[in-house]
Amino acid sequence: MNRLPNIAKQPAKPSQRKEKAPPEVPALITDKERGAYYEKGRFLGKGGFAHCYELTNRATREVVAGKVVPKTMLVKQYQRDKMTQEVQIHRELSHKNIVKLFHFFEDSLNVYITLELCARRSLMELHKRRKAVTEPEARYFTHQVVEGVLYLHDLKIIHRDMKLGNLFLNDDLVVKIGDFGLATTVDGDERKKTLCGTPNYIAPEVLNKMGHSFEVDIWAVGCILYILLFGQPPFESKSLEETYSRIRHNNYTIPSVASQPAAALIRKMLDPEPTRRPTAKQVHRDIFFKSGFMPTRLPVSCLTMVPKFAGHETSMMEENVAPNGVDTRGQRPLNGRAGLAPLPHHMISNNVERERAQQQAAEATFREPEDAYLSQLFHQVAVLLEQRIPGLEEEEAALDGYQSPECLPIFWISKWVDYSDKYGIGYQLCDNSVGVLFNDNSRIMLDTAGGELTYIEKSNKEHYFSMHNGDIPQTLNKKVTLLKYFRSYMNDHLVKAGEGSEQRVGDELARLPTLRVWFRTKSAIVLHLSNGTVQINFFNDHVKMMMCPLMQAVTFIDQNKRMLTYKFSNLQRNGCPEKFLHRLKYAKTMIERLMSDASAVSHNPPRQGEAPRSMASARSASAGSRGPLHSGGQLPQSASGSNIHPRR
Ligand SMILES: Nc1ncnc2c1ncn2[C@@H]1O[C@H](COP(=O)(O)OP(=O)(O)OP(=O)(O)O)[C@@H](O)[C@H]1O
Repeated sequence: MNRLPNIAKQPAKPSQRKEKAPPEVPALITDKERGAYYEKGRFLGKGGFAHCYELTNRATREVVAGKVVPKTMLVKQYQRDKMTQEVQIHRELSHKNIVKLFHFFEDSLNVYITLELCARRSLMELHKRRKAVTEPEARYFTHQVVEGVLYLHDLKIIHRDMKLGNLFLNDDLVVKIGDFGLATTVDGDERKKTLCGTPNYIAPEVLNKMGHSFEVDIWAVGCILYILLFGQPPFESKSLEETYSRIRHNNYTIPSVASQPAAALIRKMLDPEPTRRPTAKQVHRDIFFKSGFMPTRLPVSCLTMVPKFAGHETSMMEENVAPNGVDTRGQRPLNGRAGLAPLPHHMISNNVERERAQQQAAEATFREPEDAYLSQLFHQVAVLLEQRIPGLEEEEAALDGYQSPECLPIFWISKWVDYSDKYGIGYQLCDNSVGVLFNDNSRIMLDTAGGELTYIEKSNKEHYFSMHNGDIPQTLNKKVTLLKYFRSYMNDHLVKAGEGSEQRVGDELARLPTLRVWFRTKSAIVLHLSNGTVQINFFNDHVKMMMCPLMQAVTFIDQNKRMLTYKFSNLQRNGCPEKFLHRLKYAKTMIERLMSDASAVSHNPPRQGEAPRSMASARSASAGSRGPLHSGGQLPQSASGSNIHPRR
């Protein structure tokens, strides 16, 4: 375990307000000119200037993103000019890969800009959760970015601040270029001399003040493709000075794992000589985008889990297949697709591509730490608790300014049923997919639409089946039946969830996070998902907490069902209400226990039919409770949870 810095504890003091006060925003915002009214909804995030909220048009019920800039932030002429310039360029644009700017208006307090809602945040959050993505995903995202840039450059507009955080994602994971704060238009061969503000992926000609033009966006796209493929920026270093020096000397290396077309395109875009860089049109036509599989659509799960791409017909080891007590001898071997599921034929052109995509996804999965980030999370929470954390009033902590809603987990457990007395624990994720962690430590998962089944052996080997093809092996029958039983139980007995929704293109690529380890204590159930999220549901007051080591953040769902998301660093800086602080202390102990339970399971796997230690401890903690699926489903209070349907 990592050693912690030895920082003396000091008593926490009530805080002075640390965050800039959020703008005063009326609950009903009026656009007088158009006679439109918007209801203020959930807080989406804040930038240097703006706070952003979901706004619902009262007449049409259309939901948009509303950027709110208080007039107090626009007192200086240059501030007003910047905003006018941004809006003037942005409002004229109309393209599927550009955030649509609808309207621009003001009231006595604020200036408002209504924008196309990008509810899945930006490629920055994807990067934090996933680090390097697979090449098909990088192709998918970059191709859309380039389509947007091509459109802008055709209109003689340079964006000048292309970065992951300005590449927004809508619910269908379509990329939308946003934030035109540094954008400018170009006349003929004009080379721009000045640039207010520092673009993130700054090109050498900007650093050297040599005059710049469209090529700076291509340079930035080169940086973006590099980060997507290799998980870090090409010129990153410990200091800004060193980074600038590396940019000036074109000092970067392309990891050997890169495919030849990917490496070649990056080299072309990161050419130190701007005139040698390809134009947006040339990038758009580059062989990289045709050299392998490019999905037409990606599932939401790829924001946190590496997708599955290609297929292999393999058989599963029989000893790992059967539910407890079922004799597998004499039954036909499983013909699941181990590792990666097949693609529809229209999506792949040959086996080599499929093999490459599969190989890459398998390697990415392999690189995930064996403990699914538990020790990282433990370290983060321990470091936080070692520091002096100022106190903060609960109501103040609920103010938007303290929140980081972009760190909200993509998945959490919304319902669970503990039937570990006999079979295991069943659970539903917030997207209505369902899973079971069986007592033999195998796992099964069915997606929201009920079409894609994943079976994970206790050795972690994954197999994928379609519920519609009739290819589910007999040896899995009992587990599939139990899964369906759990599913209908959760739908019938706990807060009603919608029926399975339509299967969408791209969903066949989804790999959902699964429950990895769990236990119950007298006061809470503790659940660890394979994507690193640790969730604790407290029984007495129904408060829930979800901690994410990759976003380094915690979300509390309080008694009023409010979702409150804090970065650990912000809790340390701004303070933490006592009510949450003592839960973080409890969480630290629970994470430690998850670590020891998980290692007990993996180092000393249970024999067939024997509960792993984590399960055994769960059972002893809930001693006396009967299995919830037992005799008609009479459910003891503590054995299930219909948890999370929060107000957001
Ligand atoms: N179209 C949108 N849909 C959903 N959320 C959005 C949208 N635009 C912005 N946001 C959210 O609002 C936050 C603030 O927006 P943005 O970063 O554009 O503000 P800003 O003050 O102009 O930023 P900057 O400091 O980068 O200039 C973003 O981090 C993002 O989480």
